[in-house]
Amino acid sequence: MSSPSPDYTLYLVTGRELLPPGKDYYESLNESLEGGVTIVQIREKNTDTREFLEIAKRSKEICHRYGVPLLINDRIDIALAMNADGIHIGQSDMPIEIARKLLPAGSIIGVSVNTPAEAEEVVKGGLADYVGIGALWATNSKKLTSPVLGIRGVGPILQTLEKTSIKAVAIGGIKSSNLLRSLHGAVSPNGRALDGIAVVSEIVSSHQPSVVAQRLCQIIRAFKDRPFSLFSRIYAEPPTAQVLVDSAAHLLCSVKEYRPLVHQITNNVTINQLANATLALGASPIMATSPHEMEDLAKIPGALLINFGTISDKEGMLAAGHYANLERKPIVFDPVGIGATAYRRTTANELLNTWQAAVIKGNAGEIASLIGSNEVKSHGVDSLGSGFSSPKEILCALAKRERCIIVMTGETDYVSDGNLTVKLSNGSAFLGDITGSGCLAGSTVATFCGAENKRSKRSEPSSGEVEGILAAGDMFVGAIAGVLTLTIASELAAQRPEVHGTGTFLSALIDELYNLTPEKIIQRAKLEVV
Ligand SMILES: Cc1ncc(COP(=O)(O)OP(=O)(O)O)c(N)n1
Ligand SMILES: Cc1nc(C(=O)O)sc1CCOP(=O)(O)O
Ligand SMILES: [Mg+2]
Repeated sequence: MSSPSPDYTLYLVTGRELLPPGKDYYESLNESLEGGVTIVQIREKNTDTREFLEIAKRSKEICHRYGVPLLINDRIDIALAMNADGIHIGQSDMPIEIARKLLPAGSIIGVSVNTPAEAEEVVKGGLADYVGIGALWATNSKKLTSPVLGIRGVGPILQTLEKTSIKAVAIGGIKSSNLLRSLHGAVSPNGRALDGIAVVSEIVSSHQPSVVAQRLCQIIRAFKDRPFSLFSRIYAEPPTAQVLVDSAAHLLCSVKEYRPLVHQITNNVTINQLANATLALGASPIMATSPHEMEDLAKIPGALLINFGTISDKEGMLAAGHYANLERKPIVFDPVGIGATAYRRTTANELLNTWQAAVIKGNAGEIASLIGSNEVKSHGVDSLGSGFSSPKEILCALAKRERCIIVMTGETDYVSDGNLTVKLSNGSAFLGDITGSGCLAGSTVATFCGAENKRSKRSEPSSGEVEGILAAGDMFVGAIAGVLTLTIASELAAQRPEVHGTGTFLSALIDELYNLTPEKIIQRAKLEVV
C-alpha cells in the first residue's frame, strides 16, 4: 500500500458533463484546487481513450502544482500510460489483486463499497488504501446500481474498518446543505468517522468552484477537529449528581431570560397542552406545520420539537428538521407509538435519515422499537411491562448509534449521552393517567434545549460560529432539566388541596410549571448517575 496516506478531506470526482455553460473544465479544476480540494479522480465514462489520456495528463499537471494526487476512475491502462497516482475501482471493475500487481508500488487504490460485506472483503484482501462508500444520498450525477444507503447505512460499513488503516470517504448527493448531517451521522458505534467526502456536482456544476470547495473544506475540517462533542459537554471527569442537578435547575433562569422560540410540530391531541406548558415555563411556543414556513422559522433561535403523533405533516417534519440542522438548532424527536405500525417505523427511519436529532425521547416500548429489541412490548402508544433489565446498556447503545441524547420516560426516567447515564425518580402517578404526558416531556425537553442553545451562543459567541457543530450548548443538561421540570411540577401539583382527579391535576400542573424555581428543583430532584 502507498505511504504516506493522502489527505482525503475533500475528494473531487470530475464530471465534465455537469460544468455550467461556458465554464472551461481546466479552469474549474484549477479553481477547485485553489478552494482546497485535497485529492482528485478523473471520471470519464464516455470519452475516447486518446482524449481521456490527454485530459488525465493535463489534469495531473494542474493537480501536482497544488501537491494534490490524481487518480483515474476504472481505467488502469490510462493510469499506467500517464503515471497516475492511483485508481478508483468499483465492484465490477478490475479485481484489486490484479490492479495492485499492474500498478507501480505506492499507487493509491480505492474500492467502492455499498454493504458491510463488501467492506469486509476489502479489509480481508488488505490491498486497498481507501473505500468509497455510496451512495449516501440520492444523486442525479450517476445512474445507481446499488441502494441508497442513507445516513444510518454508513455506520455498519465504517464498523468493519475499525482497527484497520483503510481510509473512508462517502459519496453520492453530498452538498453543503447536508454535509454536517452527513459527517455527524456517518459514524460507527465505536466512533470511527469518515476521513473525507467525495463530491461531483456540488463543485463541478458551480460557477465558483473555489468558493464551494472552501466552504466544504471548512466544515469538514471543523468536524474533524471535534467529531465526538456532539450535543453534550466533554467532562474532564464525570460530573456528580449535584453538579447536574444545579446546572439543570439554573437553566430555568435561561428559559425566562432568553425566552427561546420552541417550534413544535405535534399531534392535535396535545397541541394546546404543550403550548401552555411552554408559555408557563417562560418560553415562546409556535405550533407551525407547513413546509413553506420552515426555512424562516429555523432562523429564529430556540429549538424544534418533532412529535410525530398522528404523522399528518411528514413533509413539514422533513423540511423543519433540515432547516433546523442548517441553522444549528437542536431537534428533539418524539417517535410516538413507533412500534404500532410499519408506516410509523418507515417514517421514523426516513426522518432520522434526513436530519440529525439532538435528543430522541420515547417510552420503553418506543425505545425498544427503535433499537430493534423485543424485551419491551408496546400497545399503541403505550409501553407494556416493567421495562428493560439493563436500561443503561440499551440507552448507551442507542445514543451511540443515533449520535444524540436519549431520554426514556416512564415511572423512572433515564437520560443518556452514550457515556453518561442518569436515572431520575421524580414524578406523580397522575402523569400516567392524563393524555399526552410523554408529549409534554418532549416539549419541556425542547424548551430547555432551546434555552441552553441560546444561552451558549450568547455567552460564548465563538461557539455559535463553529462550522462543525449542529447545536451549540449542552443538550444532556437540557434534557435532564426538561424531565426534572415536568416531574417535579407534577409532584407539587398532586399535593395541591384543590386537586381531586386528573382534570384539576392538569391545570394545577400548568400552574406549578409557571411557579417553578431553581430552588424547588434543587430541593426535590432525585437524580442518580448510573
Ligand atoms: C470515491 C469514489 N467512490 C465511489 C465511486 C464509484 O465507483 P464505481 O462503483 O466503480 O462507479 P463508477 O464511478 O465507475 O461509475 C467513485 N467513482 N469514487
Ligand atoms: C461517482 C459516484 N459514485 C457513486 C456511488 O454511489 O458509488 S455516487 C456518484 C456520483 C456522486 O455525484 P454527486 O456528488 O454529484 O452526487
Ligand atoms: Mg467504476
